[in-house]
Amino acid sequence: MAACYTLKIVTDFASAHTLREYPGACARMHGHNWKVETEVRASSLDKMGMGVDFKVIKQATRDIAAKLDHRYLNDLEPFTDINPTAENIAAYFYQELSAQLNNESIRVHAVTLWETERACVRYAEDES
Ligand SMILES: Nc1nc2c(c(=O)[nH]1)N=C([C@H](O)[C@H](O)COP(=O)(O)OP(=O)(O)OP(=O)(O)O)CN2
Ligand SMILES: [Zn+2]
Repeated sequence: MAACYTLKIVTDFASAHTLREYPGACARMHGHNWKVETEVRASSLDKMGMGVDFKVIKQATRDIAAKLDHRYLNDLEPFTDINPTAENIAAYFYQELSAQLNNESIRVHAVTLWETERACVRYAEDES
């Protein structure tokens, strides 16, 4: 069986959003303290015994979170056109992180976005 290490880091940000066409209070502007969990899979280790330094994953995730932090998400691409739901925000992190981090030995595996302490979305494209 091929080796597989799944690494996970957690970061957070705070921002406001409005869910367009939502049949309830979430159609009004409100805020969340979002928590982002980034999972990266590594198929091999470097000479230090790391799949990839946690610092690299943290920095990439924090850089994306910084663009959303203390902002009104509906004003920002791609959420001017698609609703800033937990699903769409998780997919946004996944795609941005994949473009930065994926290489021969590591791949972004999943992004979990916690909207509240009780509700989250996990987005992945390749579960194999
Ligand atoms: N599938 C999704 N459902 C909902 C989303 C979402 O992004 N994806 N978002 C919302 C709203 O943003 C809302 O702010 C969340 O509200 P809610 O889950 O009701 O959170 P509360 O903590 O206020 O609710 P409790 O019922 O007290 O748990 C809604 N749905
Ligand atoms: Zn909300």
